Parts: sequence; C-alpha cells; structure tokens
Amino acid sequence: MQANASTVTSTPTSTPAAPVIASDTALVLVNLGTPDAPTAPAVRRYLGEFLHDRRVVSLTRWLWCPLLHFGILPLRSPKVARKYASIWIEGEDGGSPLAVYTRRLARAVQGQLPGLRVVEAMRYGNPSLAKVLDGLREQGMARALVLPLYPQYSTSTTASVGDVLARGRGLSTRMVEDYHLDAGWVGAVADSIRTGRAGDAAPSARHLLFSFHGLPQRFADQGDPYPQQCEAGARAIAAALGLADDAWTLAYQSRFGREKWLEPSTSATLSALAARGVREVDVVAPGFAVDCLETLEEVAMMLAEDFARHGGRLRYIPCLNDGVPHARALAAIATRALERWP
Ligand SMILES: C=CC1=C(C)c2cc3[nH]c(cc4nc(cc5[nH]c(cc1n2)c(C)c5CCC(=O)O)C(CCC(=O)O)=C4C)c(C)c3C=C
Ligand SMILES: [Fe+2]
Ligand SMILES: [Fe+2]
Repeated sequence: MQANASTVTSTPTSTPAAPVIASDTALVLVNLGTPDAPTAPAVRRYLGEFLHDRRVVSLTRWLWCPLLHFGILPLRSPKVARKYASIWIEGEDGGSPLAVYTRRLARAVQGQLPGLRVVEAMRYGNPSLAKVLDGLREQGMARALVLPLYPQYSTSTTASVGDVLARGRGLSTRMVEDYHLDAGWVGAVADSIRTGRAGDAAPSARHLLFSFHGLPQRFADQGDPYPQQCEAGARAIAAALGLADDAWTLAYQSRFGREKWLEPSTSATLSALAARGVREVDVVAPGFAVDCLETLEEVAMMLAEDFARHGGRLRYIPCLNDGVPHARALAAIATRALERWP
C-alpha cells in the first residue's frame, strides 16, 4: 500500500455530520503528549523526545544537545515533575490530565461516529502516533484521517504531526490542518464561556482573556500562521458572544527559553488589567483542546494566585475536554474531511 500524506483545511461551516460508515478507515485524534508518570525520569523521557524535535527547537545540534542533556533536562525535569504531581488525576482511569481527557475525548467522538474506528495518539510519548498507525495497518485498516487536536495550525505542532505521516506507515493518510474558524468549534467554545458565566449577575461585566500557548516570535516572522489564526478564532468567539472590543483581550502564555516570544504575555496582560482597576477576569484557553499542565497549573493555579495578589479574581473556564459539544464539533469536522476524500 502506498503511503500518501496530504492535508485538508477545515472549512467554516456548521453543517451537521451525516453518518460515516467506513470499515477500512480510522480517525486518529493526535495530541502533543505528556509524561507517563509525575516523576523526574518520566518527565525527562518525555521532554527529551519533545525538545529533540527540530520543528520545536531548530538550533544546531552541536549547540542544543549539550544544553539540553546537561542543563535543561536535569534541571527542569524534577521541577516540572512536581508541577505534574499537583494536577495528576488519580484512580484507575487516571494519569496526566492531557492523557486522561484525550482518551475520554476519543471515546466521546467514537460515540458520535459509530461507523468509524476512532483512536487517540500522541506526537511525543505514549501512545505514540507511529505505533498507533502501525497497529491500524496490522489490523487491516487502509486509511487514516489524522485530526491533530490543535485548532490553530503551527509548524511546531501540526506540521510535526505531518512529519510522522510523511515517513509513511503503509497507510493512506490525510490530515486536518486546522479548525480555528469552524462554526461548530467556535460555537462550542462560546457556549462553554456562556456556561462559565451562567450564574453571574452581569455576565459581560467581567473581562474575557483569551490565553493561547505562545511561540517564539521568529516562527511568526518566518510565516507561521499561528498568531493570525489565534486572533481570527478569538474574534469569532467574541463575536458569537456579542462582546464589545474592550471586553476581551488576547495574550500568549507558557514562554520557554530566552528568545523573544509572541506578545503580549498572559502574565503581563493580567498585571496591566489589574493596574487598570479590572478586578474580575475570566480566562479561556481555546488553543488547548483539553486541559493540561499549561492550563491547570500555569493558568488556573499560578496566574490565578498572582492575580489575587493584585487584588483581583481570576476565573478559569475549562477547555472543551470530553464534553458532548466538543465531540460533536470534531465528529463533524472529521465527517466533512472524509466526504472530501474519495
Ligand atoms: C520551544 C519550545 C516550545 C514550543 C515552540 C511550544 C509550542 C507549543 N506547545 C503547545 C502545546 C503544549 N505545550 C505543552 C507543554 C510544553 N511546551 C513546551 C515548549 C514549547 N512549546 C514545554 C517545554 C512544555 C513542557 C512543560 C514544561 O517543561 O514547561 C503542553 C502541555 C503538555 C502536558 O503534559 O500537559 C501543551 C498542550 C502548542 C499548542 C504550541 C504551539 C502553538
Ligand atoms: Fe541530543
Ligand atoms: Fe508547548
């Protein structure tokens, strides 16, 4: 079988999904990946794989490998492991939130698409995308529609998933490139914000901060469409909520390393809002399909504590996770992509 990796961009439509029945086709939901345990060795394994990807860090290996192996991995892994421990989900179906919610989301999407095999995979760590594709081929599947759980396209994330597909795994593959303006997804995020604000006396009196994962500015300078897609998506969600321009702000979080990253940063934006006398802020993170270290620990814990020190109250609005609106939106995106795949 000839491997064939090509791409599909999601169109902004809310057409309901017609039932898909395809016994030789699988839908693979791919997320970034996460450690298998909240321990320094497990975090080191995961970060080691992630930070060796040239799509993520393109520095020459002569410079980067010594920095990574003798500085970043030994110093960062124990610190980050403690952060994971603070958000780890206990129990039989437990684990890192990113893994748990991705697993549950795949089950929820499977519930929406009974005629199709739906599986989850991770770009780094387990279950590895390459192994999942090999397993599907061994089970007799001929085609895999790959849906990276990144609403906005970036070379550091989406294109890196494409790299795995381009290596060829004996399956015919297609990838959904982005869905930042998909009407079903925009509506689901807007509804989650409405739900978060449901009990408020004056829901739109609170400021809404869209916090997206950041990226080195260099990526944007080289043509990565990520910031434009974050802006367009946030504008569409704000419009769906009927928010005035001064009722919301967009910012970027999770800076890593010394390079200049996209601005403004979420933490500087919160300080500026506090300085302006804004005391009530809702933070939503529509770049993250499911809750993870960057939302639960960085935003809902650390940034909320910082904002409280400024006298404010930060309310974190959870990601869409494994909720039915999310599963429906992704199922509709996948269905339309399959309809365009003869
Ligand atoms: C140069 C480094 C990084 C780039 C570029 C980057 C882009 C990027 N990342 C996400 C989504 C996630 N990142 C997560 C964790 C994370 N990200 C980086 C670095 C870069 N990310 C690091 C080092 C880490 C690990 C944590 C840490 O050490 O601080 C996660 C959470 C994973 C989890 O286990 O919960 C997500 C999700 C996007 C969408 C993106 C580009 C747009
Ligand atoms: Fe190395
Ligand atoms: Fe990241």
